[in-house]
Amino acid sequence: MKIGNFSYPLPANEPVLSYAPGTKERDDLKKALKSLKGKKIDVPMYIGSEEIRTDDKIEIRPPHEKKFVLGTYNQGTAADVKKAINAALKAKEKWAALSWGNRANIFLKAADLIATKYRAEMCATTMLGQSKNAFQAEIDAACELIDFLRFNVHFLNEIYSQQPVSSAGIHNRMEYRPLEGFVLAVTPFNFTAIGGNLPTSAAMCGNVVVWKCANTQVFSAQMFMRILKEAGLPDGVVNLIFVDGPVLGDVCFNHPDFAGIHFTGSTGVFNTMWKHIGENTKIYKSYPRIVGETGGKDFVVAHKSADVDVLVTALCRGAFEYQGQKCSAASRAYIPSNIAAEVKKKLVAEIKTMKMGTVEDFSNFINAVIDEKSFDKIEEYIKQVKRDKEAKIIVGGKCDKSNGYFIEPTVIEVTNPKYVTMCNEIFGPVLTIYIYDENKFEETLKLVDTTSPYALTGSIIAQDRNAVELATQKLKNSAGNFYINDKPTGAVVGQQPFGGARGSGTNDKAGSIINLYRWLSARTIKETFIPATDYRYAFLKEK
Ligand SMILES: NC(=O)C1=CN([C@@H]2O[C@H](COP(=O)(O)OP(=O)(O)OC[C@H]3O[C@@H](n4cnc5c(N)ncnc54)[C@H](O)[C@@H]3O)[C@@H](O)[C@H]2O)C=CC1
Ligand SMILES: N[C@@H](CCC(=O)O)C(=O)O
Repeated sequence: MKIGNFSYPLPANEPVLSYAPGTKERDDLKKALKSLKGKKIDVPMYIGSEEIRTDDKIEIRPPHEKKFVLGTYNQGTAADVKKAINAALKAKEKWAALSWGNRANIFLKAADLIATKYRAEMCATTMLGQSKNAFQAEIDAACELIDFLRFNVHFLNEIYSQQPVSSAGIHNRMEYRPLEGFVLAVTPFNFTAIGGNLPTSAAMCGNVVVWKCANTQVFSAQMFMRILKEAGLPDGVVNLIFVDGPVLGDVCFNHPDFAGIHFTGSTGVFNTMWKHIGENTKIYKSYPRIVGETGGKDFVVAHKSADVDVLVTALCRGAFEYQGQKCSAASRAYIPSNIAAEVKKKLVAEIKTMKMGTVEDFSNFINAVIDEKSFDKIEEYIKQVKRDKEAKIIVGGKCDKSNGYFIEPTVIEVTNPKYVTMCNEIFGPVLTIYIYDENKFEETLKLVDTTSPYALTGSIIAQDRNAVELATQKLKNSAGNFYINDKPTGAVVGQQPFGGARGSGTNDKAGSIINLYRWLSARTIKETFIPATDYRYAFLKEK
């Protein structure tokens, strides 16, 4: 029963803790890291009310310390996917009928649990499992995840209050139903917050969800799943499973109750999913919602008026934070000839000061890349540069996987602006720069726009307002998140809604009102108070 219009005002962003020496948060985090390393947990799949363990145990190892075993997780099969769908569908009716106030407060409670009781553990699981330093873990596993939960409650409340007009003698209203069926959330390794947001944004709207996280994000995903349970999420609303991608797709995309996919990951995988779903439209009850945020080849273009220090800092942070494993990472830069020598000198000098190593040593800015497959792929690009004439490495380039998957922050300078590392997403600590004639700014903007199939993020660095204006116009379709005098990473929920078009996805802006509409199916209801009793309109009547 609804007995009031509850209010969920716009929240403030969760403050970012500093982890500076001597702070309590630093102490708590160090303790959590130590304690997690001593535990050796065995992570089950969470299906309905059950914790499922299998004979197929997979070890979880920190990417920066590959000989250390943090624990294991239980790999499932097609039968577990089916079980998860059934558990979701069983929970559906009751969950959809739960009042909005009670639904919303589960997610707000989860946000508060992360902000307080579990902050250190959320960050520590992310640091160890995904090789993030303390700051990168804080802005992801704590702040961004908390923001997603709190802001989405506010946005959904706004949607529910958007109602059609009514005229004399009638009342119109809009019901925002969840989708008919289950939603599949498939999430990437690089952001714990994305792992948390994709299933919960759909669940918040009254949907039931099957969630498959990347196998390299299991360590932090299980932590979030346990927090959701503690916050009161009913069994079966979100079911966390660990299975191979193709096995998952085979069961889910061939199921008549498949209602939508909330995906973040690579463009190739998303394209395969889209094709599979497209071929099956006849078997579904409704057209499934397909939402995907995918790859990027994000640019920084500097104008001849650029402040060199602003540019160098944007490149250092934008390209190398979290080892460049952000879909938003700066990975191609266009530097005007008048400042090129100074930029290169300062960039190389800054990069040489970046320390690389484990996450437990807080003086390390750079940690390891996620796994061996990724390491090998990035190393292959670096080896190719060493063979090619049109590219050279100006700093970095060393790769060493003896203890962990370490790749030095690397800058490649090219003479061909369409060289392979200017076009392909590499997903590692590799930045390619191209020096252009300072008087060919407009031509360079065209180059920026046409070099890659992606359109996720990009920056213009300039002090000249006309240059900013021109870049903003000419690069209108080149990035869904465009930055002026800043790095192209670090979007904050509620402040810079995130997502791109072209090969970068459906641009449904994670953590914004736009995204939530995709998980709702509206029903319009018109009620007429004094209904007509004669089909004849007035114009048919004779005098
Ligand atoms: N645009 C955005 O907001 C973001 C995009 N990304 C993109 O994600 C990629 C890196 O993340 P990864 O985890 O390596 O991506 P990925 O595409 O390899 O994996 C993403 C998820 O899809 C699953 N998967 C893989 N193959 C599958 C299949 N055939 N069927 C069903 N599921 C399958 C994986 O197990 C994982 O859970 C990069 O391309 C990056 O740009 C990452 C974060 C944000
Ligand atoms: N929200 C992130 C990007 C997400 C990602 O890289 O996966 C940022 O702006 O840095």
